[in-house]
Amino acid sequence: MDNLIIDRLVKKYDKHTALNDVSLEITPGMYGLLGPNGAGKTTLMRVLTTLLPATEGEIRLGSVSWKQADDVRRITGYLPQKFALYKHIRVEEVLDHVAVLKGVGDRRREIETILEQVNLTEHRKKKMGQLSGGMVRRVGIAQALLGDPRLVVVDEPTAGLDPEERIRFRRLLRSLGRDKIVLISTHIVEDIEATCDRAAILHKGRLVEQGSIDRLGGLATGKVWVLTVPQQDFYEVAEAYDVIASHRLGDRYRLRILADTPPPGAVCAAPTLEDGYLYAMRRDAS
Ligand SMILES: Nc1ncnc2c1ncn2[C@@H]1O[C@H](COP(=O)(O)OP(=O)(O)OP(=O)(O)O)[C@@H](O)[C@H]1O
Repeated sequence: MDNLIIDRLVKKYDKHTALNDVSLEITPGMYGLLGPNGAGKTTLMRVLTTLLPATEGEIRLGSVSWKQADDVRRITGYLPQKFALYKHIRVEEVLDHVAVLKGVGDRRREIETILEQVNLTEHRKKKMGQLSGGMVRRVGIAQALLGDPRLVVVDEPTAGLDPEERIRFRRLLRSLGRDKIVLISTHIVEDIEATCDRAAILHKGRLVEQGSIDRLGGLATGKVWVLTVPQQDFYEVAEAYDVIASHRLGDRYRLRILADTPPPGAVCAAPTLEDGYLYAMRRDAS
């Protein structure tokens, strides 16, 4: 299986540079794209799905070049951030419609297989307006999978889902990456941690870091501290240090702190992906 090669990609909107010299090699499997609002994630996804042309740079997947948009569309599936459809259309009609647009050969068989895969077979006759948020996202994934794409692009996969739906949708995403490149863009670190093997971090249009989830978490090794303080000391500590999480334990707070040197009384903690992400963002901003 080929890697997706993104080579010195630049995307400008008039004078604003939304993607600035981004180079990435993305291996098959689940790949995360992390970054705060405005980092350029949606822009990158739109360029990858040919909705926007690149200003400079090249993208290739095997013999397919992004200079030939028609070829790219044949091998890509996309679940946009706002996947809204007519409320009166049935699930199977939505899929049939997309299958026609994608030129799928045996539509009936492929739709059946995909409905099974996303666990919607029993809801196939329901109208879109009758579905929960999680089910709508599953229809979104189903339509992205039609035509057996080599690259599937998913923007903000769990936005608007309740916690249970989120967990179920993550499990579904996890099952997709066996024979495809599945690119997931989000600012929710847990989505990436739960679904991806590797990830890249974007900030202000630039690539800040990339690598395995372990490597990205490891960026914060020796920089994460846990400190338990009485309630009344909370604000003082929060002013002096970069507190990235806090949990209340009775009348005390357990604080997670990002710092190069240990705060007095703090214990060093093993970093998570979120710690590595925050560390990389702070480092990039300074
Ligand atoms: N059509 C446009 N015209 C001008 N500037 C734009 C346009 N679309 C996006 N931008 C700008 O480009 C930058 C990147 O936006 P983009 O939507 O790609 O970021 P993002 O990481 O997806 O953020 P979000 O999670 O908020 O969607 C932002 O500064 C944004 O304001």
